[in-house]
Amino acid sequence: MTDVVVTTGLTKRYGSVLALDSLDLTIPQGTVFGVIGPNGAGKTTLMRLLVDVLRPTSGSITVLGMEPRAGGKDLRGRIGYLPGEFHVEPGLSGRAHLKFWTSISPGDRTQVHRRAEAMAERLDIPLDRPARKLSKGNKQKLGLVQAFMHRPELLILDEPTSGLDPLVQQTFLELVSEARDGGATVFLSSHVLSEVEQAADLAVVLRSGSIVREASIEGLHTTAVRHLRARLSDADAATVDRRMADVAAGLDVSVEGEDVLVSGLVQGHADDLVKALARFTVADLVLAEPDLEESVLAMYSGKDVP
Ligand SMILES: Nc1ncnc2c1ncn2[C@@H]1O[C@H](COP(=O)(O)OP(=O)(O)OP(=O)(O)O)[C@@H](O)[C@H]1O
Repeated sequence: MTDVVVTTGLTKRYGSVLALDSLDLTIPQGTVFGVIGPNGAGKTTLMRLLVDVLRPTSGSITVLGMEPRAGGKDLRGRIGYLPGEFHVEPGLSGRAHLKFWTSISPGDRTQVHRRAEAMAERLDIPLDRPARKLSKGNKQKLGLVQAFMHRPELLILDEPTSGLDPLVQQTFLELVSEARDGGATVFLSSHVLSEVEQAADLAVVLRSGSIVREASIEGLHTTAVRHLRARLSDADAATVDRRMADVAAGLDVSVEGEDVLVSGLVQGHADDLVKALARFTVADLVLAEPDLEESVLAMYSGKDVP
């Protein structure tokens, strides 16, 4: 499988602000690749560098086998880019926007235009209103049409579902799947974890310009945290405390009536934990589904989950 995006030691400074810190990133062809990160993590900067809106301070970038600064119009035509702040011309209608984007599209323009109109209908965009009268969501939908309409090989989508209602978000997920099924690679950013979780095959977590985690969505689940709550009978708290400390740090052990309660957050596979608990009589056990949100929040903040 070829890689559609490769960055090596990619660094971007804005004066004294280090927005990206020597980033090594590889996006394989045909994947939906998500970047998750809090505000200011460097997601927008990364995307702008890939489409040559910004130039790196140091390091290298290859997009579809070319350097963005050398790729010019040809490379731009192979990419669909939805910027975080999508600009529309206030006085132009949606229909006029579609016409204009078609006129600068590569490929068969009749087909591109037909696809754009079909997408606008599917997304229910009022095409005859001037853009200044469109809601934020409808402007964002126009942005999606603009990114997808020429069937690019690579889609770079910065916070694509911002302002979209849940129904349209669902349509967006379908569009992403269809693009991938057609062979495209999709790179999307979000600070909403569930969105990346639903759309992406692979994801990186970005914090302060560095990748703190790179994994398949499934992999993120494996290392995600779970809430443990166990009630042990015929046990003595000091022994439980000692035994549990071998398998998970930071658990809370307390006495309630005749029983010992063990509770707290645990990370990773459950096997060691369950075997440690099984040394006692387990009256009750709750090991809640991995909570990816909490896991990723811990990564954002730089705190380790016990
Ligand atoms: N033009 C600029 N001049 C100075 N600093 C900037 C500029 N653009 C971004 N930054 C800084 O670079 C860092 C990364 O910003 P960036 O917009 O890439 O993050 P982000 O992950 O996209 O955040 P958000 O989710 O808020 O859009 C932040 O500290 C930001 O303040």
